[in-house]
Amino acid sequence: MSIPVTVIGGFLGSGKTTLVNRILAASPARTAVLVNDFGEINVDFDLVKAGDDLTFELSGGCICCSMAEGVGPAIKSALKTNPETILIEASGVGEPRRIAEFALLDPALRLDMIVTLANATALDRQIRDPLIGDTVARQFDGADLIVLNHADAARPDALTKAHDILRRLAPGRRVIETVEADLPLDLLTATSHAIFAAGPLEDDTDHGSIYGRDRFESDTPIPVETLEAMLQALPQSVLRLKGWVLLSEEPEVMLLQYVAGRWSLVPAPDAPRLTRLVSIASDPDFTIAESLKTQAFSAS
Ligand SMILES: Nc1nc2c(ncn2[C@@H]2O[C@H](COP(=O)(O)OP(=O)(O)OP(=O)(O)O)[C@@H](O)[C@H]2O)c(=O)[nH]1
Repeated sequence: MSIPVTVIGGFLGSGKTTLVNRILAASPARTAVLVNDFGEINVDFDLVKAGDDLTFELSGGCICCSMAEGVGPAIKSALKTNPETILIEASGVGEPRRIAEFALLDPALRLDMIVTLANATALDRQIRDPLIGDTVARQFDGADLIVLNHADAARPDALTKAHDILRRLAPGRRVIETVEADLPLDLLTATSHAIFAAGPLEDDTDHGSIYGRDRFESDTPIPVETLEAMLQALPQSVLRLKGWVLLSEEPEVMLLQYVAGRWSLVPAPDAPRLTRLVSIASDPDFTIAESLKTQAFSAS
């Protein structure tokens, strides 16, 4: 019997991991999860709440661009664990339909659905951005369901605009507004697939050359004021920053999530006493170390 595969895509920070964890929490099925993070440190591997033996990592690249190398072997490894279903979290700069094609080609698999999330607070800006606009737009190609997430943080006019954009990019497709990707999970089964009506795929893009990726690891504690000053001063080119921060004060280790100008810090008592951060920016010269150093100097 073929194993159903759900592909979850959406731009950086749109809420893919949040949705994966929601599905895992609600579903009794034995679910293997393939996570493709953008950085050398696969933060999502630790944040996805499937057992470690059911989580498969596709780190350091973009699975939409290196299909043959990345996805195939990961799916093979996942199948060895006898899952009842497979969830694939695409990279935030990936095209979910490229991944879904694996499920269409492999007789062991059956495509259940492509779900693409959008960040209602940022979609308009992202689509108009000359560097990332095309990538964001292509993520809706072939999506069976579009989840307009971060609805709590979006102004009413931003929500209206986001719906207009989605109507234009994905006419006729179902769009559901959510907060923290909270949606009725029975929506996650498609009877027909938009991917069959999508146009031809464009040539692979080398996302590595469009985006600047950085990682930062250190065991030197960071004063919370330095961290907050750094976050406040981050340029708009920083699309995503996430990972763990070792602070000088209690609680010592915090999980940092920075998405399009907003951030959260949550105590992470079980994480190692280290700072481990990854970032992705449209400015290839952005570095986390430099950004922290600038704030540390201005504080002293
Ligand atoms: N305010 C608000 N925050 C949200 C919502 N959904 C997710 N978040 C937060 O946004 C951050 C990013 O969410 P993730 O689920 O990690 O997003 P992602 O798409 O997996 O991110 P990448 O894998 O880095 O592309 C986290 O701090 C989430 O808790 C939402 O609807 N509203």
